[in-house]
Amino acid sequence: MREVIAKLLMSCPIINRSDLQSFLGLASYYRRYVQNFATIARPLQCLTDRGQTLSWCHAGVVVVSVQVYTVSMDRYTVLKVIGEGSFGRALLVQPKGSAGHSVLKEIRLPKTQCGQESSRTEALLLSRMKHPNIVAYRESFEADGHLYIVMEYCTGGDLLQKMKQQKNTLFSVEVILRWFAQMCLGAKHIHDKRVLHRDLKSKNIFLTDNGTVKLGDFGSACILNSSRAYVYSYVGTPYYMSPEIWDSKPYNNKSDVWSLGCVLYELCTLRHPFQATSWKSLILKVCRGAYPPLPNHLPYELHYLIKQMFKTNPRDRPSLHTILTSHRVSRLLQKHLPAQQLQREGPSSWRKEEGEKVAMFLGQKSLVETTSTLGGSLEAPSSVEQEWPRKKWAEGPPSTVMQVLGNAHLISSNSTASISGLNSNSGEALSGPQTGSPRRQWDRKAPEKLLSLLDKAYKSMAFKTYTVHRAGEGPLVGPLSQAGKDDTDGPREDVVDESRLEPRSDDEDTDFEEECPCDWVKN
Ligand SMILES: Nc1ncnc2c1ncn2[C@@H]1O[C@H](COP(=O)(O)OP(=O)(O)OP(=O)(O)O)[C@@H](O)[C@H]1O
Repeated sequence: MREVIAKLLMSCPIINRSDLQSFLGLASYYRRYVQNFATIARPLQCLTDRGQTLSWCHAGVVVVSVQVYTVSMDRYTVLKVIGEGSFGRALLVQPKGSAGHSVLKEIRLPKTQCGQESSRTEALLLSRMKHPNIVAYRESFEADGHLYIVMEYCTGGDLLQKMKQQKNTLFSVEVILRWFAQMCLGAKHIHDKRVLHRDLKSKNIFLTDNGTVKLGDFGSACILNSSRAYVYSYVGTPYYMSPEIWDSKPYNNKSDVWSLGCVLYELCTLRHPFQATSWKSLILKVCRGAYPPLPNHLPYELHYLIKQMFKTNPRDRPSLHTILTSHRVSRLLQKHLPAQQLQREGPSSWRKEEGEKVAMFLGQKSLVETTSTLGGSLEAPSSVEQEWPRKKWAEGPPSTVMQVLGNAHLISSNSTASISGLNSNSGEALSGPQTGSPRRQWDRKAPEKLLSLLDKAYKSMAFKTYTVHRAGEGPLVGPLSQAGKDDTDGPREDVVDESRLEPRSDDEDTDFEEECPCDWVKN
């Protein structure tokens, strides 16, 4: 009989919480036949990868071993509320009987199963990210209709706060490079796991007391092979959104690169790269990649990098892998990485051939790691090309939003750019203007596509993730703006020698990237 029970228990696949509950029910029922059955002290809350091990033994041999974690809020002392987001609250807590502090995110679970699953994704993804430059996951549990995610507390606060504290004193180049290098490492780790963060911004990047930079807030992140994530989801913060998102095109790791470009620009200038007097103007600027130049004192490599990160065609943007290993800025970045991370990421004396070798090595290693550490839907396919063929981007500037904007009288601004209009009956975009043709009369109907995009953005403004402050008809200003002081439309007078930014073709990065297994596109 014991053998039968042991076999029965062993054959139970434990995939999720309800499987575990069935398993435990079964095990409890047959417990008299099984030795050393450890009873569960508290109601089962959640399974995690750290926790109490329950073992079922037979003839002194462990037959079945499962890890069960039983946690609840009473394991923590709440010290204070750090902030409130759209999801719920972030609390500073102290685990009882321990000296350290943690952040506990309390997320209201939606009523629908689908909504709940999507809330749980944040915990799941964070738990899979183990990297010095990503906020460390501790555990998660559910109680009273809430999901609780416990994570590392970053005592230095977020980068946005840090930038505000600077007043008008710019960060030194050293600091910018040190922080940015770490951001790239963290984001590259995320991409290697085939996950997109989708809400990289200075408010979601944290500092520890020893100056380590950590990416956090995976509330908008998605797994690349989740089919629904790409077609209809427009997430992020408008100031950091890439042209392809505004242009309703599929987006990928390069959209995160754009957002990181915005953060880098902010670090360099303490200003947002794209500011405008209206939605229309903001989107046009983003879609044209038009930003005020960086201050002259910054190294040429940073000018060049920003220019590349703000390429409107994602194909032309370097991947994080490229930025870290074979871009012109790589050597500077590597010089500013902490010693132990430098060892992990590659040699400090950079040469193109070495960069390529390192890139290949890192790429292969990433795939191995991904395959071996992740299970289920996070598992990477053995061949990237086979599973997700590279999507070809059309040449030229993004069109959809530009076309629709031509009709965007409702979202008026003093910008005169009009590229195309809408078919008054169908609402579909027409082809672009003919050269020399008289000024077109645009349909006065609202541009449905854009307005539906903006409608989402407006709704999302209720969410803190969409941090666009739009006071009446005033300019669109972000959290770094100072009332009345920002030049929202025109470039500043700082001029950098533009010719220096074009000495070599971008193909160098792009070609290199073709070989890189972490560059992928998904519809
Ligand atoms: N791990 C952390 N360490 C230190 N502070 C944190 C940490 N996580 C969040 N915070 C702080 O807690 C506050 C709430 O953050 P959270 O990301 O939970 O919501 P939010 O970003 O304000 O809102 P939303 O997610 O809706 O955009 C913010 O001020 C943030 O700086």
